[in-house]
Amino acid sequence: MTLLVDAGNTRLKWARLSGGRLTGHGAADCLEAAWAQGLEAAWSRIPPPARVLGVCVASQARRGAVEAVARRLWRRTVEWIEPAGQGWGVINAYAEPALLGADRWAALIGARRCAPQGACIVDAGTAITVDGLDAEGRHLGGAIFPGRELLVRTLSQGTGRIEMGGAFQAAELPGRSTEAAVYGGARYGVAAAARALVEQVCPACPPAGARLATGGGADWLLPELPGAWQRRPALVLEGLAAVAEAS
Ligand SMILES: Nc1ncnc2c1ncn2[C@@H]1O[C@H](COP(=O)(O)OP(=O)(O)O)[C@@H](O)[C@H]1O
Ligand SMILES: CC(C)(COP(=O)(O)O)[C@@H](O)C(=O)NCCC(=O)O
Ligand SMILES: [K+]
Repeated sequence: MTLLVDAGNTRLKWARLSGGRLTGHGAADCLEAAWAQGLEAAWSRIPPPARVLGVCVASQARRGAVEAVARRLWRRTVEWIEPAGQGWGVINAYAEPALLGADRWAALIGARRCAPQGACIVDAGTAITVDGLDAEGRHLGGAIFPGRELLVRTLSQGTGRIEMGGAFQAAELPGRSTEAAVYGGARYGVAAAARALVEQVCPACPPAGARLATGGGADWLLPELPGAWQRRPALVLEGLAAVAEAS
């Protein structure tokens, strides 16, 4: 069994790969202080994997904490996948391929496998990313925009008079309090921005291409986007599964 890990900036997701199937999906909220202890407790209940394969776009400290858990529990080294110029049927659009987010790279590999006709991919995570992929596996490039929660944190940290804490709240506009104005602004602003990104990137994708949506924010974002989207909650892990099976 191979343990696949997607370490994002908000949550760490994992699943077990055996016999070509993904099972035992789990997630840890890395914004919580004791997330690493929680991860160790969750991972201590799964059978020891032969390999641990992952992508990480979070800090070096978080990457190190994941490595420490795998080492302590199973004496395993985590194999972190980094984007290359090309691989697993995908050609990276970046002039400096290593600078593409490793989670975006894995999602493109996952999309290549489930949508050989090409795809437009939305990942609604900490950031919202939109990427295009053509029928030859060429990555067409993409867009990056702050997600809802990140936008609220940014407003809170970058201003003197806005203090926001706690979970994101649904709010209507016009808002009659700072909280309502900020939550409503983030909700409608991010939705409008995501629509604009999709409208820019999708026309560059093959007309018959799939529209694939992933990320923890997909449930709220999808109804805001034009067109019919296929939910692939584990698209990054699907890409990692393709890598694991081929190496
Ligand atoms: N239980 C949860 N904990 C944290 N975020 C959640 C949860 N459920 C949904 N979300 C949403 O998912 C987003 C994180 O999605 P995810 O794809 O895991 O991001 P990342 O890969 O950047 O860590 C959050 O910004 C939030 O909108
Ligand atoms: C764009 C991202 C911040 C998305 O991260 P996430 O929301 O999944 O935590 C991440 O893929 C990243 O740091 N990318 C590097 C920059 C780039 O892709 O060009
Ligand atoms: K992500």
